Amino acid sequence: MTSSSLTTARTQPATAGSVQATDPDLARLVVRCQDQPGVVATVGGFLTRAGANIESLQQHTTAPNGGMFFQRTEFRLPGLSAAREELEAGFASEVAADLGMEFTLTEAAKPKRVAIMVSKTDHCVLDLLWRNRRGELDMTIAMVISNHADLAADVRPFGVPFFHIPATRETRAEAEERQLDLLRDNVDLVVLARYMQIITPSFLASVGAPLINIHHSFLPAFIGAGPYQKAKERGVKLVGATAHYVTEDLDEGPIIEQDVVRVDHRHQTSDLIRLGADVERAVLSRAVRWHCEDRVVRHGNSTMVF
Ligand SMILES: Nc1nc2c(c(=O)[nH]1)N[C@@H](CN(C=O)c1ccc(C(=O)N[C@@H](CCC(=O)O)C(=O)O)cc1)CN2
Repeated sequence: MTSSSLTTARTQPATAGSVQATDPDLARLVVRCQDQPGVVATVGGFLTRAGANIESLQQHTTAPNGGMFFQRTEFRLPGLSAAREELEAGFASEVAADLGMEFTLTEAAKPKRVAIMVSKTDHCVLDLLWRNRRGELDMTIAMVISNHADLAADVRPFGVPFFHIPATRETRAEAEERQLDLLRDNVDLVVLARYMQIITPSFLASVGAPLINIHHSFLPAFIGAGPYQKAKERGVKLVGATAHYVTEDLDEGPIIEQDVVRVDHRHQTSDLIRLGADVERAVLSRAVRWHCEDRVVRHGNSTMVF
């Protein structure tokens, strides 16, 4: 495995203070292709000829010979918005076509539109709303959708629309249709902030955006409902949380971020829930922030966070 980074070496991606949502000239280019000599030079040369200045670059190759090459580049281009269409078309024809490359080009000044889905538990959704209001998260929260009415009075003071769409195992199909009416072609990301309903394959195929879930255990331990009870019964010494992309396979999607906290025999299940909640909030907000900054790249059933 080989990786390199031209920015300051750090154990985690950029800090919370690096939100750049207002910078109109900053762009992010994420590429993937078969590894081959000259990719870094070719991408860098194209950007330089376009008048861009590369400010940070991280790349990773999955294997020494014949692996996949991944790179995330942040660059500054004066007049980016006006030049964006021509830049993207030029990169596609002059670089991507020759290298068999897939790429995404995004503008830091255009924050992602995010919908949050929640059931009754409030700490994750309120944490995201609070961090977003403070400017810690580079995103626009377009709405909150819940299958219960409990949190309406907590969400609306943030100025975010709250939609109550009852959903149970029995009413899932109808509920998902109503959810999709709100979400389809309207958001860039859906966050399941302790949304306690299983999402159907049909919904995942129709929604047109990735979903991030916060699971309240250190996966792969304790998949499914009631992980803290299961943890207490198992006598664990750590409880944790996992943020992952949502797939048809329950709680088995690509992991974005995880963390843990120590516990012991003196803690009851209620203590595990209380201690775990702080971990859930921190893990979910990091995963959402990194996704919104185009730092998370999926490869198979895992991720790279640049
Ligand atoms: N397709 C997917 N759907 C969901 C995922 C996922 O990874 N893939 N993650 C879950 C979140 N979750 C744990 O983090 C979870 C939520 C709910 C259940 C569950 O068994 N729910 C029951 C209903 C329970 C109730 O009504 O109180 C059900 O949906 O039948 C398991 C895991 C979110 N969805």
